[in-house]
Amino acid sequence: MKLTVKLLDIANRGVLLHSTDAQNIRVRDGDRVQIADETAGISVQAHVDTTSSLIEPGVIGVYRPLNATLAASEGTPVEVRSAERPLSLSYIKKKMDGGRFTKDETLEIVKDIVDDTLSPGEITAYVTASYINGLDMDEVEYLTRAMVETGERLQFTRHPVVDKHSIGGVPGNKITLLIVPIIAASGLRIPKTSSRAITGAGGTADLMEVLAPVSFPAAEVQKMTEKVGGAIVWGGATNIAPADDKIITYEYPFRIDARGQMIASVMAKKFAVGADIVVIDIPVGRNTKIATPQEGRKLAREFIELGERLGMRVECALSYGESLVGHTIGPNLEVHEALAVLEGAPEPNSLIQKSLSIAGIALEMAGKAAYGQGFDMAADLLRSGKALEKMRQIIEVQGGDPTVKAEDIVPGEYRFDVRAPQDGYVIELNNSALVTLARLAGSPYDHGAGLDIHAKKGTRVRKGDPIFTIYADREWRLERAIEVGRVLMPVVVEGMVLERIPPERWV
Ligand SMILES: O=P(O)(O)OC[C@H]1O[C@H](OP(=O)(O)O)[C@H](O)[C@@H]1O
Ligand SMILES: Nc1ccnc(=O)[nH]1
Repeated sequence: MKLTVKLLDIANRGVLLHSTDAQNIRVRDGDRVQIADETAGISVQAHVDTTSSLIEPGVIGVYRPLNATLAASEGTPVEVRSAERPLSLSYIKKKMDGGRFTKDETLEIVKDIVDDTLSPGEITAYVTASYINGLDMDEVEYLTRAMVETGERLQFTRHPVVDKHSIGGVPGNKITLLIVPIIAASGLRIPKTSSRAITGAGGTADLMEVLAPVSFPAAEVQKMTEKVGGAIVWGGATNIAPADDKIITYEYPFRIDARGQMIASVMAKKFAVGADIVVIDIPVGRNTKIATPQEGRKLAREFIELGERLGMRVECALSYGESLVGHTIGPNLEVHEALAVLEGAPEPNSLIQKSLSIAGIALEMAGKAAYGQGFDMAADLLRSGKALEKMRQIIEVQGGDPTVKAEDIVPGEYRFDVRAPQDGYVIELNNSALVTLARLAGSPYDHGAGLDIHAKKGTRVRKGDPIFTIYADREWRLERAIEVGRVLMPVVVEGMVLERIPPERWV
């Protein structure tokens, strides 16, 4: 059917059809059409939205991103017909029914994710099917390789290239901001690509963005790493494993991280930057991604095996995930805490110990430190100020202000102290509830939003002592977090009444 192009400033790869035209073409919302500009010899596929009022019959509304390929001007006549479903959909259906993906099917799905052939709903179905039915080791390897093949790779001439990654799931995990400068200060190269928050309230990319831009093309990441030894950038902007960030986009609202996708997401980024030596941090604890050490060891074996298949040396560290790392959650609060440690603060112990242990493993694996000496070497690099100096170079090379100090990074202007309802010990600090509150307060989008936890598990508090402070950049967000916080009760003080349940008739 011939229709006339009307360009619409809508940011997805679709078209808008009048419902009568859609009926004639035999498509419905969510179906696909093939659009051909016969004079220009260009033909593209797009998803269909329909309307009975926003557009005239005979007109096709072409969204801007689609027109980057179609290149039609307003009023151009185009031929529109219904298009076949991509094969990927039948592969996804197979996974919904409990089947296995082959190598070719995986590559096809990943290509369709990267070039936006699959709609958000279809990608969500892919993630959900994999989340429920799982991927075996071969499927994870296919996915990792497909993610790398559909993007760019770094190629360093000097080796070893070191990398680290955390599977996430524990709040306040700002260790990358310490580990990368420590490793780079030792003379090794560490081109670190990170995701934004997935299940948490601030991913490393969200944190680093407080200090410097994090969106760079792959070649630039390589150049910056060659210049100063390290970089901390957002994987989603690099075209390194570009499918990864698109998948994460659809995991974020559900706060899930499908196991197969998680392993591939981490390892594709390591493989694509050309890492030889990789340390993976696996936080273990209730309300994290991995509940028990047994599960953690199994996951560690999977990471190590995948590393062997891809030619990378991988070691894993199971870390304590029952309680947040350090005292803060949310971009500015976490960056402040990490910078303060680089500047010489002796606390928080959990942050310093964890960062030095993981940096130490990497230094030993790379042969910079003898076995058992890595921790001390990392501690020297931190205490001597060399790691701070290196962090300043990294900030500068990424375009940030290298003179920035911890005290410059302040939390949001709206705050509320949550106080102990009675004397006692803090016996529960629920990770998941803390993340919910930090997100409600605006984190990670509002950089000033988040939580500062004053009394971690085991701390003795007196009635009225502040247990944690909620910060927000916007007042209504603070109010929402306070309201939900009253119900969620992320912190329990020994002896507290958890819930009052009246008889039905009084409710
Ligand atoms: O939001 P959740 O799922 O907790 O964790 C996601 C975070 O974990 C990883 O951290 P890193 O890059 O190794 O520092 C990711 O890159 C991301 O920043
Ligand atoms: N799924 C993921 C978990 C942690 N980090 C990532 O980059 N990806």
